[in-house]
Amino acid sequence: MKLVKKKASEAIEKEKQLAALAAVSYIQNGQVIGLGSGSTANYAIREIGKLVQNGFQLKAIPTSKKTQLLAESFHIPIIDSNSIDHIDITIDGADEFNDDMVLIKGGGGALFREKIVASMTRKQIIIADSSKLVRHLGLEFKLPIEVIPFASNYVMNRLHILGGTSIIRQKGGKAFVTDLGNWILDVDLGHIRDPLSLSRSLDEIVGVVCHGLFIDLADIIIMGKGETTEAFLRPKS
Ligand SMILES: O=C(CO)[C@H](O)[C@H](O)COP(=O)(O)O
Repeated sequence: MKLVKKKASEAIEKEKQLAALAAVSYIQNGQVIGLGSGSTANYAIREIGKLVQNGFQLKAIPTSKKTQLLAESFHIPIIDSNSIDHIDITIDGADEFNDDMVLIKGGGGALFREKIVASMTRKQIIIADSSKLVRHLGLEFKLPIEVIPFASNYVMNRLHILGGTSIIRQKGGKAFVTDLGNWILDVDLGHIRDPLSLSRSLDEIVGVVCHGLFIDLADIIIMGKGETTEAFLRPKS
């Protein structure tokens, strides 16, 4: 049983690596790169570190403190997000995505900066293993919502009216605090059938800083599948 589990997790890691490698091949010398957060994005950051070592002149904007530390350990030059007008390519992970390329993000708690970086980005590449592709968004993975701590009870009540059951994410017996000093609610909303309408309702709640539904923000999703990768492209509008 243990051996089977180990093999399954090795296969997942392989898929993450393959997706990361494929995404990094889009990067060109001289570009500004957004660096995602999470274990899949970490594989990409390692590869970007190799590009820098091989002489690529890149500038990077990290989506979390953890990512910044990892990038610095690979000597990837970090710049201030306010020093540029756009990011050429961002490579980031996802917790779930569906056929319409709607994502749930925020499992690592970096969703707000991830959404800002994605919004500044011309080509957003999402990388994932094959377990992240789902038919029904929100059934397996609860929707992360970043909230101002002062408003958390109010927001939970408003989410209850929308049919959601919330828990405050914990770390070490206390509320998990994001890089920006906020809390995360993990919200069970059942199957998210209409992400756009839900997204609008969530954006209207005072105290919600950011929710983990990413709609129309992914240009390419590269999914590792076994020994190969599959790409999903956003239709041109
Ligand atoms: O949204 C995220 C962090 O806020 C991550 O991209 C997401 O949680 C995926 O992480 P992993 O690649 O470790 O599965």
